[in-house]
Amino acid sequence: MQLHPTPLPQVFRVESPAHSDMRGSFRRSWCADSFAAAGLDFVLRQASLSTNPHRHTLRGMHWQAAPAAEQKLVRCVAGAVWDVALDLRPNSPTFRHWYAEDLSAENGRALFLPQGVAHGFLSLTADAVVEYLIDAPFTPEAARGARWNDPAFGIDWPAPPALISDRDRDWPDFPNV
Ligand SMILES: Cc1cn([C@H]2C[C@H](O)[C@@H](COP(=O)(O)OP(=O)(O)O[C@H]3O[C@H](C)C(=O)[C@H](O)[C@H]3O)O2)c(=O)[nH]c1=O
Repeated sequence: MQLHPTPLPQVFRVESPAHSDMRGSFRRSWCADSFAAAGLDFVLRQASLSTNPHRHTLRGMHWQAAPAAEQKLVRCVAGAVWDVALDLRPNSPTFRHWYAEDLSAENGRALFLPQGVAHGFLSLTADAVVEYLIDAPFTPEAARGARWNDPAFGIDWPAPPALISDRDRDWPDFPNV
């Protein structure tokens, strides 16, 4: 696996080549050695799948508050999503900046998000499935969110959501600190 820096410190685009033959393909989806070589301390605690039957489903922007903060490796294992990392680390030089990548089953690309970086995605196809590898147990009371169209961030989504939860639609404006 190759970890490539992005404009957001410690957010990495993760590429893993597919080995294809007439049967199909084989592609690494996790490699402790690659992450250790990049200086990342990432110990898997939970893995989850998010299924999204409808195109233009939007989930996010979500993060877990300390001490339940998460690092997560996100990949699309069916269909395609427009995946967004949003830097909410107050001391980061890119505080409130966002970065997006097209993740798809076809390109096998993943995004690594450190603690303090919110995550969200817009599905670009029907039946998009997103896989999460996360280094913390799920703590419901630590769940936090910000609105996808909050002017504090100016996330340039490829399309508005056709489907979004009430909770995600109604997150308050991000504090103007
Ligand atoms: C996140 C999570 C949820 N759940 C349960 C709680 C609810 O009963 C149900 C759906 O949860 P929620 O509506 O929070 O799911 P999403 O809106 O897809 O949330 C996720 O989507 C954004 C984009 C993320 O990056 C996070 O991983 C996560 O916040 O699954 C669990 O049991 N474990 C979990 O780790």
